[in-house]
Amino acid sequence: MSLRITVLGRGAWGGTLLRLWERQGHELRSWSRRDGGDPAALLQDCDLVVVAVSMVGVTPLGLGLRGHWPQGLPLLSCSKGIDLDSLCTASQLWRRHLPALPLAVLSGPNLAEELERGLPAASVLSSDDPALARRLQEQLRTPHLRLYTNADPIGTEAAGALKNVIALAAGISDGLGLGANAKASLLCRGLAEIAVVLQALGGQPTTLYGLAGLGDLLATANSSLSRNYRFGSLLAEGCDEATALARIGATVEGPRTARATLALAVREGWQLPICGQVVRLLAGELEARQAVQELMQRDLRAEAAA
Ligand SMILES: NC(=O)C1=CN([C@@H]2O[C@H](COP(=O)(O)OP(=O)(O)OC[C@H]3O[C@@H](n4cnc5c(N)ncnc54)[C@H](OP(=O)(O)O)[C@@H]3O)[C@@H](O)[C@H]2O)C=CC1
Ligand SMILES: O=C(CO)COP(=O)(O)O
Repeated sequence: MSLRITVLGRGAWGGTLLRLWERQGHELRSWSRRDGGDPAALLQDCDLVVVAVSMVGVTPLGLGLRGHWPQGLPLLSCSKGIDLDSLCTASQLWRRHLPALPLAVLSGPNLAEELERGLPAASVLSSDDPALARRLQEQLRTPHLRLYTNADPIGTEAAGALKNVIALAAGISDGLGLGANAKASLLCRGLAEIAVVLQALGGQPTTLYGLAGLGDLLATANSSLSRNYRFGSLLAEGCDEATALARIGATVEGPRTARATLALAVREGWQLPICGQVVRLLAGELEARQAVQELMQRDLRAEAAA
């Protein structure tokens, strides 16, 4: 069945999804900030709104759409991160602006450039409403994008947000030439930190080892197509945050998510050593090699602890 889909945010990810679903015979309309104009005008006569703006764009968009949302129109949120002002995920922000919204989240190992080239990938459609997740799974799958469902949007978002911080750290590790042992250790300990956040926010442990968790971590931490990974390699070369961001010239969610997660960790009493070192490195408090050395010299502990 052909859907009338409105995509809000036509960056790398929104643009790729738009072309993917257009090729499937769906009817697509889109808005991006650079277009100007009023995105609320695109909410009428449509079956689904897909939001693919970066995290900083969610609140302004939510404020603009409040009061204009047609009852029952579902929103599919594709933004990955934790907002630095509110310390919320994208779906938590959408719920604040539009409380009665039918809401789903799309997340998984989905580097836009690979999908653009027609390479196969899988992803998770997550919603508290299982019927909505199943319906979108059926309607939005493509021959190259296989969709699974889960009923854990907060866990799915926590995993998708935190993998960017660990992928950034993986870029630092590879940039410093620390080798395969260090990288594997970093990813395992990073996964333990993602687990702390995911479980504290009420997510399910199975999500951690699924596509949105381990799956996206592996893709992002091992590919130079990832902006977060490349950002980390630039930090390892000695670039500061502003220079690295300017060199990449596109959204890099890891730095703001690292700061937001650390703020949550301080508030909630979580131990997140890798995330903490990333934030200190971003603040220019230490150099990359020193950050690694300090992680290696932490007090010894059981593997089950973060
Ligand atoms: N690229 C990828 O492979 C994937 C990305 N994602 C996630 O999707 C989100 C978008 O990433 P991506 O498309 O790659 O990034 P891009 O940098 O390519 O595009 C960012 C998008 O966000 C919009 N935007 C930024 N700030 C605002 C704002 N204040 N108000 C409204 N819109 C804003 C931009 O609008 P404009 O350019 O018109 O100004 C643009 O549409 C991120 O959260 C990312 O983690 C998820 C899966 C895969
Ligand atoms: O989320 C992504 C792939 O799943 C995109 O990662 P980057 O934002 O690091 O490019």
